Amino acid sequence: FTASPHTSSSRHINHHQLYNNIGSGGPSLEFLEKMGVKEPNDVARVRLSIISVEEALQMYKDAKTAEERERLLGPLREKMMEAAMGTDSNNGGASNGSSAVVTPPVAAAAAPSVVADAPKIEVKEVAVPPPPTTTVSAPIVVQKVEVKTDNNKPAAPIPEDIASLDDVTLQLSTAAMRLDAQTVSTLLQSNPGIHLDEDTTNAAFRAVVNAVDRAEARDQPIPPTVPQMLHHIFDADLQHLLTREKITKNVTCMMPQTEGLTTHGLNYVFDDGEHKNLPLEEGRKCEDGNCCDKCSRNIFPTFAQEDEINFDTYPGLNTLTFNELEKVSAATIIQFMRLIERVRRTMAHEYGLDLKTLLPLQAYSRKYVAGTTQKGGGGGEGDFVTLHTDEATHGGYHYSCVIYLSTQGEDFQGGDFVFNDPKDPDAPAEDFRHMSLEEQLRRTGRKLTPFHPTRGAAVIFSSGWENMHEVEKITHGIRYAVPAFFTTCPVPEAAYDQMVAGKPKTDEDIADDWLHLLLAHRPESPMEGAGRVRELLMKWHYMCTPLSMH
Ligand SMILES: O=C(O)CCC(=O)C(=O)O
Ligand SMILES: [Fe+2]
Repeated sequence: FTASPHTSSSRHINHHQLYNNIGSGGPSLEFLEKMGVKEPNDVARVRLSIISVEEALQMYKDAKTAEERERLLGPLREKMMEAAMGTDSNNGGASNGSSAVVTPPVAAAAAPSVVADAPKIEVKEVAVPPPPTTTVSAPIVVQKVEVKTDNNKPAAPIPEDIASLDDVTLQLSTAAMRLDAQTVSTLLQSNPGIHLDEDTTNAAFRAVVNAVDRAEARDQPIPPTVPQMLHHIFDADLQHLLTREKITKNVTCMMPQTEGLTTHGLNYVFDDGEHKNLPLEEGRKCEDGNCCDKCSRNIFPTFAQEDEINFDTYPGLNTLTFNELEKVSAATIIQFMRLIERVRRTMAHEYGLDLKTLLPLQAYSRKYVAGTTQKGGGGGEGDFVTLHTDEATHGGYHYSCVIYLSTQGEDFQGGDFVFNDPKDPDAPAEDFRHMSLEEQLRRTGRKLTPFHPTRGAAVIFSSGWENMHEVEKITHGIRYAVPAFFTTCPVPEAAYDQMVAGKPKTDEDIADDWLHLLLAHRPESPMEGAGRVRELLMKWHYMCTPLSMH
């Protein structure tokens, strides 16, 4: 980007790799014929790539019943995706006849260094609506459509072939699959309440990443459509999460006894062994914050889908810290933001908080390695985390989350996340005698509730003394997790006044914050980095929501 001359090309990820999990497999026509399938039905035909996107679209439009349309929608999307990715077997693959060499559209959108290396594919010219960045095909005929947007700006026209689809939902998914960010954004802005299913949301997300990569390749600012689309994606993400499994346990909020603090002094903060003996009383401490008086533990077995935390698609997701973003791809950074924003919205929903009152104070990827000792404080490697309370670690931590990027039993052994509570006096005694003395001390008088981490799962809980927890020793392998801590302490207004650019006032300002605080890839000193991260966290809500919510 203009503000940040690239000093390294390593951030430019190979977009073939980035998107290589997308597209459809499915049996070939020959295979079906061998299996005795003479006349594949319409759905199979669309899926099988034996027809062009146009034909598939026509078939969808011609469908007589809603059910038929419904059945055709999935394969049609795949087909469009193939076309957009340049993997459509009608376009690519071995062909004879007149052919043109084009760079696959997605790679063309990446930085020049990547384009130069990108493998060229032979493409037979067929009548297929061009994916957005292909250079050879006929231009899309543009039809002027009057669309009102939120902020009364003239909306960009919608290409005719998409506008001709009678169903806005289909228009949207079509545009998203084609990575046509402009049309996606226009449709979203003009249909604010539209439901985005998971496939369309993910396609829209890829369109966002593509738009950011293109802006960078062209040294242009990030277009305001990028955050606008992200805001819709964040809304949709929460709606999708709310339909998935959640295991909740409500617990009584606890805080250190005011009396107890003097007898125990501040020792409990520093003496890990004493932590569980700290006298507590009911209620929330939440100093200077606006916590609610509900405390709980929530487990989301599928907080993120597998392909959202794929380290090939999002290189560096498992080692990301906001302080070192220079060499991290835009895809990874935005995906990380997306996950943390999903946590923030989930917490606001769970605890009935006004979204603007909840901000992240810390979020980073943490690596645990069997057989290592933690270096330094906080996020250094190590093979366990001692019993602690997040709010005792930092008074500003009011709500906590851990997203897991590794699976116990596959990627590592041991490493349970354990809630550690006083034992119920009526519970039967347990026999710990076969355990080490250390383990006996740990368990005596306590009730342990372990969670076995799996990729994509998350635990979300109030950060107070009701939720003391620890991470058991990782005995083998590497365990990646993303802890994130949120505060309800308001940011002093003066802090914004001191920023070079204060609170964003326009959609362009929001896009500029995304660029300068996250995506600029400029080299910076640790001091500069720390300042940027502070500003990022303070402006989080303003970046992740539309102006109407500020
Ligand atoms: O990695 C985990 O499971 C928990 C980490 C944790 O408790 C923390 O970072 O405060
Ligand atoms: Fe913790």
